[in-house]
Amino acid sequence: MKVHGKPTRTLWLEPDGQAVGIIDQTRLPHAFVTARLTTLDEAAHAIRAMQVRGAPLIGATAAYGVWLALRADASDAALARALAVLGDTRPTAINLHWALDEMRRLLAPLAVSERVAAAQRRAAELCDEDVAINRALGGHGLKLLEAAWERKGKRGRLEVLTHCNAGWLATVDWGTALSPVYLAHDAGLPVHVWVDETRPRNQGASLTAWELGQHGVPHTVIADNVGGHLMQHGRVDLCIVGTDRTTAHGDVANKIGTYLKALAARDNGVPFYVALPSPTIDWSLRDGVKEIPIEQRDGTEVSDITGRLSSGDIATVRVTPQGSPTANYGFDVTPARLVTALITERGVCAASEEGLRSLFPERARRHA
Ligand SMILES: CSC[C@H]1O[C@H](OP(=O)(O)O)[C@H](O)[C@@H]1O
Repeated sequence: MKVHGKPTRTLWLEPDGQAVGIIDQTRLPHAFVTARLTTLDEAAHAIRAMQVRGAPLIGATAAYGVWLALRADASDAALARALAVLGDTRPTAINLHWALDEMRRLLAPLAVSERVAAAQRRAAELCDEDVAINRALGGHGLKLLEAAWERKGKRGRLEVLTHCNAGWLATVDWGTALSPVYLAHDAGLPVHVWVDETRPRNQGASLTAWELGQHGVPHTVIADNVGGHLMQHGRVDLCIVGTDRTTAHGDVANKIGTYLKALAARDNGVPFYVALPSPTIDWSLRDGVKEIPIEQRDGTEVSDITGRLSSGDIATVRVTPQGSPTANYGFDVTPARLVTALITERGVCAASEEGLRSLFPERARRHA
């Protein structure tokens, strides 16, 4: 998408070919800062510290992280270490593990001398594939937004609620949940987005709000607990969220709080859509609540909050009593029964084994 009018991706191969450039998302929205990753450990840190985050972007960064590792040492042992270090960064987003499997399958059989060039090429391909998937997904999601606008009699605004950040900052470009929103806005549909702040990391308040603002999309940042009230009062026409891992039966792991939003949507008859690029489908799992690993992050993300002082300085302050324990679950699982439909790059389907098989028969067969 564009930043200050300039087309920009969330990560790129630096012109000197010696590093991977990223947007440091921990600095947004108060500063737009880029960083250069030159080693395996810098790539792993960027994922773990959430300088880059979002399932597709994590996968892309990991793929380039393998390249960075092999540049230093392309041996079997170095490849194995790179896959282990990167695979250990974050547990929930399946794209990380899918991308690393892709790199392992490609690189392990190659001669050591061929691995560095092959790794860089495949990482670049994965980035371009992500962009194409998200743009296609956006086109299918746009039809749902247009249908909702028709159902509303084209009066007022199309009110969309989203949770966390599944915009272009969560991917290489376009985003998943926000891809249809950008296309709708650009097509002149008067869309407005209710942006869940998304405690505790505030990806909505700091990232979704920033990127929607950059694109000129009307939006309002709300506390996470406001969504149900808005739905009760007819202020939400549909919800659309991203996912970090969706099972073969359509159970959806996403940022903590998504499940509660889906419950409120069901109780109020509000359609609840999940934008699902196919690399985020975990075909090996059936029961998401039981089987999807849920990341638990450092408690200081709950006890502390970072923002900008009136002086313009950035500061971190404590919001909980010293000594009060915290729990910081990063994700939850929305059962398929609460999902109205899945929006993929191949079309829209029911959140079910049959629905996913209808769009991805070759993938379903491979994992039958
Ligand atoms: C399109 S994936 C976006 C997904 O990733 C976010 O998690 P995190 O910011 O912790 O990487 C969140 O679950 C978003 O829905």
